[in-house]
Amino acid sequence: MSLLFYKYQGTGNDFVMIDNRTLFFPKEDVELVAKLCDRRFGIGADGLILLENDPGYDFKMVYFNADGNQSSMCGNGGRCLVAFAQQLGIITDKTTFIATDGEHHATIHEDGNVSLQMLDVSKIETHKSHWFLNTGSPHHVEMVSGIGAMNVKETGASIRYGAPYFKEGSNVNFVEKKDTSTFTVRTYERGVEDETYSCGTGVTAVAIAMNYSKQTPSNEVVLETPGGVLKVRFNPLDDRYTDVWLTGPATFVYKGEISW
Ligand SMILES: N[C@H](CCC[C@H](N)C(=O)O)C(=O)O
Repeated sequence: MSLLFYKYQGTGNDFVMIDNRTLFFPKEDVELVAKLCDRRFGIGADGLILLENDPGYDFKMVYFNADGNQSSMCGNGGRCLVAFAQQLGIITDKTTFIATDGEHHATIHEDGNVSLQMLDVSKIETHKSHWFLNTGSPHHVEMVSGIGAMNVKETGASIRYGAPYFKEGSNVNFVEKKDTSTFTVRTYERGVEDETYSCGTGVTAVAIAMNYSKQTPSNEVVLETPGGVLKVRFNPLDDRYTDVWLTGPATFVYKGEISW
């Protein structure tokens, strides 16, 4: 069997994108998805995304982590999928699509950046050393100092597999304040089981947690990640965060064919 794929990356979070409007792709084949995402035996990516038709939307997003399993919402992947849909001629510069966490609006700007509307957030857990919230995927957010010297894979894995997350797990975001509205973020991603260069739902969770805990008064937050800069803006209404938008680049890398 062979298939055509497109490789995209959003601030270094990279994805295999497949036009699955004919529903040819074997979604249950966990091993195949993991192989396609393998950085030595396959194409290599943090995740794989299928673009499918949906009667009520411009398209539907189906997301798989690099471990081959379908997973929760991917913010960077959602932004890349919008750019992919434009490349396929399905949309122009605005769209509404459906994903596992519901409906998303998005805009492609003149400069190529993509803004993706994320879930509203109303439940934010405050713990002694961290916050926990769900922005379409579950996120543990912890402030640290000396973020540059951290072993994110080791420290992140111990939190991700430890109490209270265990097998279900959580993504783990370490954050250090740079200035009033700028934070440095490094993320250990569930399902990739490694540090990724950025995480869209992760930086969204960080931005909201920093505002919620009064680390920033701003409702427009800049997140500096190893893969580049992302921006998150929101409207805090009482303790609910609405009108949440994640903005950043979504870059086409190459188109290829792979057989197995
Ligand atoms: N690994 C995440 C999904 C992808 C999230 C990340 N790539 C993003 O940009 O939001 C999870 O299983 O919860």
